[in-house]
Amino acid sequence: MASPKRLQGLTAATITPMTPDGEINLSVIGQYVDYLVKEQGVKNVFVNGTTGEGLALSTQERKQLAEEWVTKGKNKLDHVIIHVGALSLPEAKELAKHAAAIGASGIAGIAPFFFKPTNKDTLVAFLREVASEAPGIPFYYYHIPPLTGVKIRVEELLDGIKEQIPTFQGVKFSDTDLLDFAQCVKNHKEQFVLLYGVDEHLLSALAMGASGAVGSTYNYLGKKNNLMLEAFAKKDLTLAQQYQFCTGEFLSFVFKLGFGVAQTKAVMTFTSGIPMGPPRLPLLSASVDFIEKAKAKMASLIL
Ligand SMILES: CC(=O)N[C@H](C=O)[C@@H](O)[C@H](O)[C@H](O)CO
Ligand SMILES: CC(=O)C(=O)O
Repeated sequence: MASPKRLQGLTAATITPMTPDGEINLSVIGQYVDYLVKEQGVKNVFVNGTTGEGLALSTQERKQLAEEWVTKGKNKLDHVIIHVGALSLPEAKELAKHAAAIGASGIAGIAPFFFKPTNKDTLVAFLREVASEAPGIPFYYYHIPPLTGVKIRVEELLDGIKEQIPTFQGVKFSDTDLLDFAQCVKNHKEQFVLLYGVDEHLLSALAMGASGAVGSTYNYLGKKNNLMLEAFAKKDLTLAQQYQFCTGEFLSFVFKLGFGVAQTKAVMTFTSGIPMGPPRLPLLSASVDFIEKAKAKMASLIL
């Protein structure tokens, strides 16, 4: 799946489908790929990340999911990025090696978040060991300080990183510090891809020069977000705002009800018709009340 094309546009952070009794459900991934491509116009995926409950899966499950996405995505998807981050360095390295061996188009990693790196050098040292297990494919840093608690600024991290990690290719930036994001764009736009990860703020990040976006909502709001990207590319800011406001209307509504990975699974199930199943503990399934309200809100969106 090694793809010569630079990653751009939308990337769906994939959900991990599960059976009602909580096992990973590989049997619907082929259908999932077709849905993303045909119904949402999304041809890149980010597997086993936050939305995919990657850190709640066993290493074996993560490998099986990675294989299934690469296999089913063949000749259909442009990029299959596998998130290999873990708390244990050997585990992250094993997953990185595996992703490269099965033909993934790239790997990504978060900072370990139990024992945390306290400065840039230790974070780079950790990431370098992971990336070096997959020397033939791009490595992306997954910056998500609200969940990892690792707040090392990306602007600082990127300075000189290519010398330390030759496969370094970009960042998935899931934070609202647009100053940090803008500095990354200013200093590295030619060299790295800067992918924004807070879907409800994407238009602001496009204004700062984002190369693309990775997020959970592109699973079911990919089409509208693609139209926003198109409007932005044509410099039609008014139309681009309308799309951001439209998807924001939905997200603002569900945030008030309580929204996370479990609810994302429910929304994707009713939007795509593909059963995503329950989340894994400690997450709990979305309530029937949530599903009914979210469904009605989704159906009411105009545009
Ligand atoms: C914390 C989290 O899951 N962030 C996702 C990606 O990083 C986003 O795609 C959000 O799910 C999305 O922006 C909705 O808040
Ligand atoms: C949103 C995202 O990229 C993730 O779920 O990892």
